[in-house]
Amino acid sequence: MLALGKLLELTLTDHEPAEKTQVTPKGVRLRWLGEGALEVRPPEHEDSGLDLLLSAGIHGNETAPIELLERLLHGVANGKIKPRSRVLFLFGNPAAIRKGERFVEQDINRLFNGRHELSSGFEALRAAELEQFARVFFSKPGRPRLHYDLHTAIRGSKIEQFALYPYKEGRKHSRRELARLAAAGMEAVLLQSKSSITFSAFTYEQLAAEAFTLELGKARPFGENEQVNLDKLEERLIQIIEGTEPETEDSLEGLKLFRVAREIIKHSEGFRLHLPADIENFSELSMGYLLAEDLAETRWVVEEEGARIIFPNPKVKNGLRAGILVVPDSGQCLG
Ligand SMILES: O=C(O)CCC(=O)N[C@@H](CCC(=O)O)C(=O)O
Ligand SMILES: [Zn+2]
Repeated sequence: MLALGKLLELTLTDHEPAEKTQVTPKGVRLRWLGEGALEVRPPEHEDSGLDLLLSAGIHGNETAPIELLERLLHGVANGKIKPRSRVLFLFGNPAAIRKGERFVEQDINRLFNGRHELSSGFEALRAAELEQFARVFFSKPGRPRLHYDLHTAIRGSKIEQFALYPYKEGRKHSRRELARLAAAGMEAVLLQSKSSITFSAFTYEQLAAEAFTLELGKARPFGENEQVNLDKLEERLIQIIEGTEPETEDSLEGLKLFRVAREIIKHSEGFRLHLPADIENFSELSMGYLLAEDLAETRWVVEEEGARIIFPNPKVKNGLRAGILVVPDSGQCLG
């Protein structure tokens, strides 16, 4: 196997490879671009025209997706996977991955779309660097752009694997991409209804990629991910990389659709979330339920029929989202 296939090992040991570019016997070019960043380029005559960005480890303790990218990279580097797409592999927050923690100083997934400019510290610098890797990678005109940012969640979930689809004014969510996600094993998609500061929101809003955050199960340390079954996603990603993906029908049969009704924002240290600590994502909340309180008599009361809670977390920094309220969506607005 080509040494650059060991991107995870290089990243975990904070090593810069002596040889930055390597080519497989079949002419696939691997290029190390910087810490945790590797570009894969197929031979020109085999290029399918797709540019695919796969990122994981934006949160350092979310190891199942990191292990998945490592398997894909090994496959490319030992010739078992035969790429026909350009692929950029990114491990998002190497310092946090080395510590096995969600972040070191601050959540990198709240620093995109310009937010890093208002902040300092290495996570802000890393967010700017990740934006730049993505900007350069997605700079070739006329090629479809696809980004999957892979995560696992802090808590258990009534729906194990789901995608979050960013929002941009005037742009429709794609039915075809949703069908592709269903084929990759996603059970639900959550349609965002405003712009955001996450990595997938950046590539969607600013780089015109089809972009998604994928939630793939519960976060666990390296080597303890047997319960996270990524077989369907892995199979689909190999097909996308190799350009052998079967035509997906546009039917969304079996895929649950939700829309973000409201984000719960923590404004102060007085913020109180009235939910059991072990509540699962997608738990239903009844109308009139007092979900949270904050200073100045701010009250978050459930007003939406069929509301469910996702990512409840009262420990976030002030000004950030402490949960998302979602409601079922009919899919009428898909393009
Ligand atoms: O389990 C949790 O509370 C968070 C899991 C996670 O990291 N989710 C992402 C979602 C990103 C998005 O909204 O697209 C995050 O919170 O950054
Ligand atoms: Zn995450």
